[in-house]
Amino acid sequence: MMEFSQQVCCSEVKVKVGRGVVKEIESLPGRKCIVHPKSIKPELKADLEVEIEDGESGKDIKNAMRIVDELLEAEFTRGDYLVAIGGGTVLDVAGFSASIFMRGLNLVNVPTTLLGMVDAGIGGKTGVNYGMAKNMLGTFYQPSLILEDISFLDTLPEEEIRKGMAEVIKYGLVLDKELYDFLSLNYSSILRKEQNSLERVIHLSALNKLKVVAEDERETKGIRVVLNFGHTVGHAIEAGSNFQIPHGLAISVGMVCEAKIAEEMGYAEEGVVEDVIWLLQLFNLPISPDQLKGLDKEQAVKSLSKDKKRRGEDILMPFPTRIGSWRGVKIPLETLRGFVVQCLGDGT
Ligand SMILES: NC(=O)c1ccc[n+]([C@@H]2O[C@H](COP(=O)([O-])OP(=O)(O)OC[C@H]3O[C@@H](n4cnc5c(N)ncnc54)[C@H](O)[C@@H]3O)[C@@H](O)[C@H]2O)c1
Ligand SMILES: O=C(O)C(=O)C[C@@H](O)[C@H](O)[C@H](O)COP(=O)(O)O
Ligand SMILES: [Zn+2]
Repeated sequence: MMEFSQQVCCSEVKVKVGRGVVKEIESLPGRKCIVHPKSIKPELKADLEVEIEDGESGKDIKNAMRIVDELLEAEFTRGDYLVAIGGGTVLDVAGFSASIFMRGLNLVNVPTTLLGMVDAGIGGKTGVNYGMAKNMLGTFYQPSLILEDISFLDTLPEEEIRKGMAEVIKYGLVLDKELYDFLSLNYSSILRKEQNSLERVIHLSALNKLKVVAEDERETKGIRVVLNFGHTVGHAIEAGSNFQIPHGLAISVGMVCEAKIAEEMGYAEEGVVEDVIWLLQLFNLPISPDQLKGLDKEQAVKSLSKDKKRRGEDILMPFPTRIGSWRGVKIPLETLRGFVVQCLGDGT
């Protein structure tokens, strides 16, 4: 078992990685409400259990309010715990409920997908989709404990491992060249779910993400935006498919598009796009919108203006400069639109 912690503003975030760490829930003080999807039945004692729909359609304000209602009904207090167990969608909606109930009760995240373990469970962004846009309602609210229990991955299909790897590749491309190299050399053992490789991937991802979050928890200093690389186009792709295209696949294509824009605008060194494509392909991830089913490109382009990095007519884009490095560039939304039309229209 591996254990580390990070101070984020006013709270300490503890992370435990290993097989069986989910058992730690039993020693939490206070009452516990476990929120989980139907497919994951935790064999853990709890004072309250709330089963919610997972997937993108579960990231809905009605589900968030249902959790709140159950907490109210069971007379939970701020000293009690909400334990969110599930993939990224469950963690996002349950975290949102935890943050608004009495202005916040203790939150413990137990991700059960790789994407949840490397990204969604960490960093305190919570939210639900609203108005045909991703994560439109949400809060920044840190879990006090993140239990990364590798044993959940035993049942996770390879397809879901690959989606999670898209976020890991993101860290390698813009933050961590050593991680990029590690992924290039170890892709087959990762996809075979070898425990040491998975633990390394989860550990390095958590360290990379928490370091950024500690510097700019609320995305106000132009630092946390780096975690959004690939997401301007990725979220547009998700919206343009009525949220049928999964997040990991959408941001995979999004990273290729945004790297191309960075290269065309002269911010990225020549060759970066090939390096992005090469690593994504090793993990059998899509690199072109033509590999995604059910995308309405016009709808996708229309939704670009809902990106949370937009300020007035400009949008702050985190662009890769070379592998492992990045810079923030403010570009007019109109310019971005032109590039995205080209990228979604032409494939790669
Ligand atoms: N808050 C953040 O910082 C953050 C970061 C990245 C992504 N996200 C969000 O996370 C969501 C994507 O998360 P996701 O990819 O985990 O999707 P998900 O929650 O829909 O889970 C994917 C699938 O895996 C299944 N599943 C979950 N655990 C399983 C297990 N142990 N074994 C077998 N099947 C299992 C689920 O039932 C679902 O079908 C998106 O909504 C994205 O916006 C949030
Ligand atoms: O933690 C962050 O910051 C991220 O941007 C991580 C992303 O991978 C994640 O998909 C996040 O939910 C996107 O947030 P949004 O602010 O663009 O809605
Ligand atoms: Zn993401």
